[in-house]
Amino acid sequence: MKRETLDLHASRYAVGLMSGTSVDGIDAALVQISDASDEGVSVRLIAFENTPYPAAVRQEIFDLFDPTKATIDKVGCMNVLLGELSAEAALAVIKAAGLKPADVAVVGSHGQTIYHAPEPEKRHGYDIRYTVQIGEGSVIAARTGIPCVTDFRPADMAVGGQGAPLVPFTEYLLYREANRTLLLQNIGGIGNMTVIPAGCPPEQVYAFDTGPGNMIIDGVVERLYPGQTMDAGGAIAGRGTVDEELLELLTKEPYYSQPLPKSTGREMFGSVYIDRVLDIAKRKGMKAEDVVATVTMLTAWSIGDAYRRYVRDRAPADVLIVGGGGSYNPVLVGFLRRVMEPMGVQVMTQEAIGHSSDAKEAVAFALLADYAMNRQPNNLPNVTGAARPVIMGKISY
Ligand SMILES: Nc1ncnc2c1ncn2[C@@H]1O[C@H](COP(=O)(O)OP(=O)(O)OP(=O)(O)O)[C@@H](O)[C@H]1O
Ligand SMILES: CC(=O)N[C@H]1[C@@H]2OC[C@@H](O2)[C@@H](O)[C@@H]1O[C@H](C)C(=O)O
Repeated sequence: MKRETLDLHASRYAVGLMSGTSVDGIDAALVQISDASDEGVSVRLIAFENTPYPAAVRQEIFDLFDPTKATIDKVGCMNVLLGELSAEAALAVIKAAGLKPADVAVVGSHGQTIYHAPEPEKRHGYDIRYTVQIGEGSVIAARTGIPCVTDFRPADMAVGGQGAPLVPFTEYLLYREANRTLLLQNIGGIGNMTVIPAGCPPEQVYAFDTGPGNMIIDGVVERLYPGQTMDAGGAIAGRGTVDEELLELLTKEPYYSQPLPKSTGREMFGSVYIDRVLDIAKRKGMKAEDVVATVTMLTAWSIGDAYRRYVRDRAPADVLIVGGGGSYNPVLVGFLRRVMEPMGVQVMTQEAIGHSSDAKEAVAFALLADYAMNRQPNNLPNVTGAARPVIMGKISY
C-alpha cells in the first residue's frame, strides 16, 4: 500500500459521499488528504453534512430493493436522480467548508446499493457475482466540474472478491495502533466488524459483516409505530424486555455461522425477514416494545457471537469502537457492553476517540477515490476474498 507516485506531504481536498443500507440520506465529507512519509496517509475532516432523502424518494429507493419492482426504466431513472442529489450534497459540503469546487481534486461516491449478490451463481458455465450501486458519476462530475469516482465494488468482485466490506482498507490506514488490537464495529443498516491486530501489516486485517445492524430494529419500528423510522435514542427498547425465547429462535439464522469471508444485506434481513419476526411475535402475543428490545439485543448478540466465533482465538481484542448510526442508540450500546465486556473487550464510540461516527464511511470513499485517481490498489484481498489487489472505482472526468 506504499504510495509511490505522490510528493511526500503533498495535500489535496477530496469529497466522499455515502448512501448506506438504511437509506436515510446522503452523507458528505470534505477531507484534506496528506501523504505521510511512511506507508499511507493522514486525513483531516474539514466538513460533514447529511442531506436526508425526501420521503417519496426514500420510498422509491426501497421499491427498487424488490427485484420484481425494480424495472430497468425505474433503475435508470433513479440512477440519474441520485446523481443529481449526490452532486447537490457534494456542492453543499464544499460550501460548508468555505471552499470552491475548483479547490477539490476528486469526489468519491459510493452510491446506493440496490442489490448485492456476492456468492457465485453458475450462469452458462460462468461464475457470476454481481452488485448494483446507483447514483450516476457522470452527472456528479458534470454538475460539480470535479472528477468523480463511483462503482467501487465490481472491480473486487471481478477477481473473486465479495465486493465488501471496503472500508477496512481505510480503517487500517487511519486507525491502526502498535499496542492495541482494535475491533471497529460499524452499526449502520448492516453491522460490520474490522479486526486490526496490534502492529499488524495490512495482510493481517480482516473484516466481515456481523449481520443486521439497525435494519431489523428500523423495520420493526416502522411497522409497529407508524410514522417512526427508527428507535430514536433507544427510547422504545428501553421500555421493553428482551424475550429470550424469540431471541434464541432468531440466533439460529444460518448467516451467523457461515464461514468467512462473508457479507450480507437487505436481501437477507429486509422486509421478508421483518414479516417473519412480526408473525412470530404476534402469535406469542408480545408487546411492541418487547419486540423492539429483543431485536436490539439480537444485534448486540450477533456482534458478540461473531467475536467469539471468528476473532477471539485469533486476535484477542482490547477494545471495540462502535460507529455508524447505532452508536446513537444507548440501549444498543449498553447491550453491546453487556455482551463484550465479560470477554475482556472494552466498548467505546468513535466520538470517544475523537472521530465522527457519522462521517466515517463518507471519509473512506474520499480516500478510496484518491487512491483510484493515483492508480493505486485500494482493496484488501484478505478481507473481501479477492484473488489479488485491484484498483476499484470508475472515473467520470
Ligand atoms: N439518534 C439515534 N437513535 C437511535 N438510532 C439511531 C439514531 N441515529 C441513527 N440511528 C440508527 O442508525 C441508522 C443509520 O445508520 P447509518 O447512517 O450508519 O447507516 P448506513 O450508513 O445507512 O448503513 P450501512 O453502514 O449499513 O450502509 C438509522 O436508520 C437508525 O436506525
Ligand atoms: C454491498 C454493500 O453496500 N454493503 C455495505 C453494507 O453496509 C454495511 C456493510 O453492508 C458493508 O459490507 C457495506 O458497506 C461499507 C461501506 C463497506 O463496504 O465497508
